[in-house]
Amino acid sequence: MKSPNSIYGRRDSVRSTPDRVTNSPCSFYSTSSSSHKSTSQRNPVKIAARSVAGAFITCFTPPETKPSKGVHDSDEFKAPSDASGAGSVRRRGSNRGIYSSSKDSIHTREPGSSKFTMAEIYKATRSFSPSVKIGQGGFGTVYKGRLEDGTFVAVKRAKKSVYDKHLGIEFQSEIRTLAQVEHLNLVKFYGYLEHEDERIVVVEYVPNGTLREHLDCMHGSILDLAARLDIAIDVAHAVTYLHMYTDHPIIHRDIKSSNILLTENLRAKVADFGFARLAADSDSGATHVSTQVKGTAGYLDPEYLRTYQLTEKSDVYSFGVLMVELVTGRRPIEPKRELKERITARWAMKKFADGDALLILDPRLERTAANNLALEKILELALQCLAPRRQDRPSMRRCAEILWSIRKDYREISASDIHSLSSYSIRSTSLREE
Ligand SMILES: Nc1ncnc2c1ncn2[C@@H]1O[C@H](COP(=O)(O)OP(=O)(O)OP(=O)(O)O)[C@@H](O)[C@H]1O
Repeated sequence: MKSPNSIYGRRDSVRSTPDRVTNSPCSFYSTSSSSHKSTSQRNPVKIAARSVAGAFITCFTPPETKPSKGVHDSDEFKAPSDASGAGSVRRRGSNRGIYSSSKDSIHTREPGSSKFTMAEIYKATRSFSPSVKIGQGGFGTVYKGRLEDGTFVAVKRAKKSVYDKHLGIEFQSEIRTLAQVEHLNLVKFYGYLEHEDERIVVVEYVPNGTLREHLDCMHGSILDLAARLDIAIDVAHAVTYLHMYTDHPIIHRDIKSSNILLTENLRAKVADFGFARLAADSDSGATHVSTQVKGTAGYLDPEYLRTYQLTEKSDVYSFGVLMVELVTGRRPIEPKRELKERITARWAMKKFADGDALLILDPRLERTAANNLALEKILELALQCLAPRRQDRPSMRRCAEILWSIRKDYREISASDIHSLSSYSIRSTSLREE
C-alpha cells in the first residue's frame, strides 16, 4: 500500500501519525537503556554501519495520516433483510448503463475466470457502501466485499479522477503481475474488472490490518520480537518467490510496512503490486530495468534514485529499511524528531556502529538476552541490505536464510531463558520452604 509520500504523490492517506507511538494504548516498558553497550562495539561491521549511516537521503516529506476504519463481518455482510442491496445495484447499474450491454448483464462468472462483472462487484460491496469501505490509497478506494460463494475479498476501485494514462498502465501492471503469482505470503489475486471508466481489482481480504498499524499499536497489543521476526521471514519468503520462482523475476518496488497485511495468526501477506515491474531478463544479458523512480520515500534505494536502474536489490534495500522499522517500531521517516533521528535507518545504523544498538530497540519490547541478540543480528543483516552499492547487498533468498538462523538462535535462547527462570523460581520456592 502506497503512502502519501510516495514519489508519485497521489496519496490521500495512511493510517496513523508518525508520533502515534507516544499516544499509543499499548503498554510501555521503561527503558533504562543507556547503561547497555551492545556487542556491536567489537563488531567489524561497525565501519560499514558508519558509512551506511552517512549515506541516507534526507529530502523527504512527512506522511499525512488518517486512522483506519474496521469493518466487521457480522455487521456488514449479514443476508440483507430486504432487497435494498439488490435494488441499489439495479438503480446504480441503470444510471451508469451497467446493464446496457449484454456482456455486463451476465451475473455469474465462468468458473475459474478472473473477470468479474459489475453486477458481482456491486453485490459484493453493497454498491460500494461507505459502511464497507476499509481504506483509501493512491490507487483508489478499498472496500471489503463478499462474493456469492461467501469468500471475503478486498475490492480495490481505482479513482476516476486520476484514471489517466499512467494509472491505466499501473492497472495493467497490477493485473499482469497479480495474475501470475501465488504464494502463501502474497495477497491472492481473485480477479479484475475493466468497464467504461471503472478499474477494479479483487484480491484476498486479509483481516488483521497492516504491519504499520500493529507497530503503531492500533490493534491493542504490541507485537513481540518473535512475531516481528516471523513477519520478516514471511516477507523475505514472499519477495524471494517474486525474485526467483515466478515465470519471470518480479520486482515489487514498494515494500513497506503499510503494504504488509496480517492474518489473525499474524502471518504476513505482502500486498500492492501496483508498482511491481518485471525484472530484467538475465538470460538476455540485461541486469536492470531503466524506469521512472517510483516507490515510497524512506524506503527508496539510493542507487535506484541516482541511476533509475531497477534491480531486485532495490527491494532488498527497502527490506533493510523494513527490518529497522521492525526492531525500532519507528517509521522510516520521523519528521517530528530531532534532526539526527529523523531518518530512522541512518540513526539506527549510527547507533549500531557506535556499539549502542540496544538503545534503538523498540522501548515497548522487553530487554531479554534473546531479544538483545536477535536485535544485533537483525541490524547486522539490515546493514548489509542498506549497502549503498547494490552488489554489496545480499539476495532476498540469503536474507531469508539468515533470518531463519536468527530465529533458530532466538528460540534456543528464549527456551533457555525460560528454563533458567523456571529453575530459578523452583530453587527460590524450595529455599523458602526450607
Ligand atoms: N487485501 C486487503 N485486505 C484487507 N485490507 C486491505 C487490503 N488491501 C487494502 N486494504 C486496506 O485498505 C487500505 C488501503 O489500501 P491501498 O493498497 O489501496 O492503499 P494504500 O496502500 O494505503 O495506498 P496506495 O494505494 O497509495 O498504495 C490498506 O491500508 C488496508 O487497510
